[in-house]
Amino acid sequence: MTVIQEYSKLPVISLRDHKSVESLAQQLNDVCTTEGFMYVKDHGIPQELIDKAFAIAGDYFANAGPQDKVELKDNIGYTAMRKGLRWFVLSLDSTRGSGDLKECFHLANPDWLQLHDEQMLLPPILEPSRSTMESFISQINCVAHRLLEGLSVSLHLAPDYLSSQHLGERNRLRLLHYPPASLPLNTTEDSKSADIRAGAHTDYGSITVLFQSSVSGLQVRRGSSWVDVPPKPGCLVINIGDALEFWSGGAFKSTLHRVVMPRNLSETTSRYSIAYFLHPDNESVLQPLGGQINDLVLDEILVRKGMKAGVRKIKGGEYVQARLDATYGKKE
Ligand SMILES: O=C(O)CCC(=O)C(=O)O
Ligand SMILES: [Fe+2]
Repeated sequence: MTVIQEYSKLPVISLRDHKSVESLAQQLNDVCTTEGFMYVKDHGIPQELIDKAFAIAGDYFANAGPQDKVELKDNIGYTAMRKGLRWFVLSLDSTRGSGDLKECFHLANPDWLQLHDEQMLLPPILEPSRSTMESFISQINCVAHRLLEGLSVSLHLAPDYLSSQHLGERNRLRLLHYPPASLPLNTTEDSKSADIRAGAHTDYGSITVLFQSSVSGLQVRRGSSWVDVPPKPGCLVINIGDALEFWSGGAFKSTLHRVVMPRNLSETTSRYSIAYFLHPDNESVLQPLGGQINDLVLDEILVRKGMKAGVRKIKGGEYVQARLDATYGKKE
């Protein structure tokens, strides 16, 4: 039986404490080779901007009309809850996201689009919030690139190595809404762990930057336990994704996480979160870096993620697509 820890012992990294990239690299290395998940404080993104982004997301999910709830292009736009699939999918494989009790809206990365003289596509309801969302994403990019510098150095690479492979064409900002849910009638351990707002999964990209509003529910896997990661004032949650796990030769861990159903009255309201997925660029080349490559470890990771054993070099775009195909089934 799995044990649920009621408190979080996730490491907290301050971006202000580090006077040199080497000292940041050391701390990131300690966390990413073990937990793969951390809180980050003193990140420099103004709380006022974060609050505005949550207000925009709240307004979107409350008031979007049919013209706003559309898929625009390349996974940008609205994804509805798939109620009909829920029990079917859960009973098969809880690592598949399509049965989750959540709805999402994905935005592109304006920094990348500006480099190519393009504008972010938005539905009518989000158009008045364009400049706020653009500056929010740009600020997240700054934090993400600071972390990439530290991660590059911790892999004994030049500080800009990873940044130069993450100009951000595939990055997505995901606004998430988990609708209100009642407390389960049957609160046995089994039903609690099966009944999820977001099924256990790992993220596909390099790093994920997560903002949580006030409602808890996020948990990360540690051994055979689930550890709560409640919202912490002033902190972001950062985790390593599958692409960087592969790229680091398995040194950095892409850890399972999930969002559980309400366990107390305060968790029964809508839950909002915002995740920014930093993906390797399409043409970047993922080739296990760092110390010695352990073929057994790498193949075990690849197979566990639904990919072919033996892959040692793959383009960023192909990697992310292969993970999507392994999770949601290949599109014919
Ligand atoms: O909503 C959360 O706190 C986590 C969301 C998440 O893990 C994801 O969208 O990949
Ligand atoms: Fe995730």
